[in-house]
Amino acid sequence: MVQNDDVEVKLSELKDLTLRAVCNCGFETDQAAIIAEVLLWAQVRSNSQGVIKIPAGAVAKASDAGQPVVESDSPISAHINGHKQYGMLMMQLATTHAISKASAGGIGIIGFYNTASSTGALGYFAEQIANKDLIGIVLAQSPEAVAPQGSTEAVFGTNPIAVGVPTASGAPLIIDLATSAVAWYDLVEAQAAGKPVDANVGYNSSGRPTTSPSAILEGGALQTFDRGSKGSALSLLFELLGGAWPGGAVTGKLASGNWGNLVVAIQPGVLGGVDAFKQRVSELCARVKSARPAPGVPEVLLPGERSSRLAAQRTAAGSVPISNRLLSQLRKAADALGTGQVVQQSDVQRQPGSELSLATRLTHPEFWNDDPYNATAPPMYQTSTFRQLSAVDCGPYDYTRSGNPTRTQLERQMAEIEGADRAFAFASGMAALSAVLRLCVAGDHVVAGDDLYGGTSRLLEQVAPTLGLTVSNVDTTNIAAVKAAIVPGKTKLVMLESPTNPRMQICDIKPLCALAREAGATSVVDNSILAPTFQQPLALGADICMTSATKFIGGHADLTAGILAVKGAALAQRIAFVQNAEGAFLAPFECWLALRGLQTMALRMERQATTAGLLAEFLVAHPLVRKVNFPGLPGHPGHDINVRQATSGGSLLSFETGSVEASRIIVEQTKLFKVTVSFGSVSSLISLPCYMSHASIPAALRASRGLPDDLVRISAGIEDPKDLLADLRQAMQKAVHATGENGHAPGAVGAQGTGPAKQQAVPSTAAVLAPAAALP
Ligand SMILES: N[C@@H](CCSC[C@H](N)C(=O)O)C(=O)O
Repeated sequence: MVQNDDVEVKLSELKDLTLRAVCNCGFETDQAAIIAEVLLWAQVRSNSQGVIKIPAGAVAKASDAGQPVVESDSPISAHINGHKQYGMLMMQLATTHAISKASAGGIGIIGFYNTASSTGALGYFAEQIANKDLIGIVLAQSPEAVAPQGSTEAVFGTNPIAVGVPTASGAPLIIDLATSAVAWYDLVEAQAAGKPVDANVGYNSSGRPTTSPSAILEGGALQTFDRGSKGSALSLLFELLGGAWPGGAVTGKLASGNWGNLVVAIQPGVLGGVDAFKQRVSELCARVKSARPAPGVPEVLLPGERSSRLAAQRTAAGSVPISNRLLSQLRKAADALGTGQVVQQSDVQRQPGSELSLATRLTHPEFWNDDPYNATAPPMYQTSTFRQLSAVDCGPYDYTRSGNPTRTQLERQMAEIEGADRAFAFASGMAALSAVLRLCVAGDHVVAGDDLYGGTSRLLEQVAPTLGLTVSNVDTTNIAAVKAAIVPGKTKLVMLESPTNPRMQICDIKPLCALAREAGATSVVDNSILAPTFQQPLALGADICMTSATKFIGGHADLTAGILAVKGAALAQRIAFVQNAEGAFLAPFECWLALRGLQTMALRMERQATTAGLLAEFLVAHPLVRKVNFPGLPGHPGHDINVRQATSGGSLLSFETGSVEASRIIVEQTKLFKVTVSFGSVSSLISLPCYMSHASIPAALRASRGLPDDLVRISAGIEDPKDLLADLRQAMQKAVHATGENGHAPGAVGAQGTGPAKQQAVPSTAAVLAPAAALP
């Protein structure tokens, strides 16, 4: 039936668009032909496994896909490691094998595992088997989506099963169903169309019934088709046969990327004659069709009959209805202008690394956007509550602490740019890190750096112990030191910064996160200094990336916010719980500011990084400067690692003069550099960390960690660099006049470095000014 938004499109055009769009997803033409056929088989039947999978990002070649390997083979079976090959291609391979084994030996059982992508409409494969006069049974495991009876938490996949049976009357009988109340892509379609689903279909993330597809998709759960014990039992059975048997993961399916699939083909002749069986099937079907219809029912239909009639009609007419929105997304995807994702939730595969660069994606965010007016800027939902659909159905949102559409937009965009499964917006960077600390329980141990932001240090020194946690601070530039600090079974969190704040040391993120993973600890990287523009810790193996959005994301010193980008559905669910339960979420207006800031982030950061390079070169050459900490300088000890894991040294730098007095004069005498904490603003900033951002670390601890009181930190802004250089030069000149070139009053003794040697460690001199008392 043609719905309001539907348009008729010629089948030939749809085929062409689908094929081109699938090719643009990274597949060879012959592979794309198979995938397009599977999608179109579903599309002409109005089956939800159709072309919507393209803009939803479920048609994607995994970057780590290898060749499938038959690990064991017998005349009647084959067990295949899919090596992350695309699901529909694997399913076709298994179907072909199953047919040939069953044709030769009566039965073919093909199981494959280690794939994590869509297998498409299973009926398509069951039909192929049945068309060869064989009985086909096809099962596919999928990530956690359906709650077992008595629970509201997703455990089972939607567990589709298709059975194809040959008949004497021509077309085979195809039974294709899922054990969930509705198929996953019915939810995706409903969400894209802004429509509710029926009541009793699913739960939101708090376990409350909802008719909102978004609420179910985002951390909620579907019910089984019967909402009862039989559906739950069948889900378990199909999960065991289709997933566990061929070697798929049974828990943590989404995170593991290992889903199992099963294809069985059986010659009916093994239990008597094929023709006699087909005859009996046709007789039974005829009997079903002739059963007395219930009042108001014009015709008793066999399973699959409605959809195969639709397919026949549409094929004869040469056209098919499709929603206007989906058609335009498909056209974009076919023209490789971007995939216009309908949704970006963890269970749907995203396009890996869209062809568009980050700067372009930031300016053209693919907002999840049901805005009826096509607003160019994201609408802001400045509301604390949402009217409920009914007293027992809160819909996608009920209370802004639990969720708000403006926050959803920000969190989705952050997840997309960080390559995360989900992202969460908090009221500040510290609120975000506190939520991470909540992943630990009393008795757990945390490993963190020994040069880290003052607020983080305070959290670990003064808050973590009240939660019963112990903390080891080690030099995270030293992999062996981190390894030695990890206590297997006890260390649950490894917290890194790279560059570190404020000494700009570089940690080798990849091996450090691997160490954490081996020890069963969660790794979190504070990426505030480079932000996703220059560094993406999740791609380096981190479990969580924290970015203080107060800095480069906001970019204008008018926003306080923190983002957690998280890998893995289970971890994301724990963070989602803490965000809601403890309430340190980011308010709508702040989310809106972050969304605005993101659009110009890449441009600002590129300019700021260039300027920081010029400032660093100037400082290295200045006689008053003893050491410059800037990873963009080739002489920086972590330069090579930074080049490997990031695309820039960023725009934050620090330097030592050896004299607190000289440093203070520099800071206070600049005119264009604002004396403030924080960084990443359009305006250049200058500070004395030991008296400002890091004053909460006790002086003795700072000294033991090698954080000198004379350290000056600069955040380069977007001003004309020549004005900034002139301003810094005049301020430094004043410091020279007041203290002499060695940073001390004439006659005082002080060491000086020159050139690249200044990028090496030099011990700090005693403070001339008394450091500020540590803030509580
Ligand atoms: N008084 C504040 C200091 C905030 S410092 C902010 C920023 N992360 C930076 O590094 O400059 C406090 O005590 O937290």
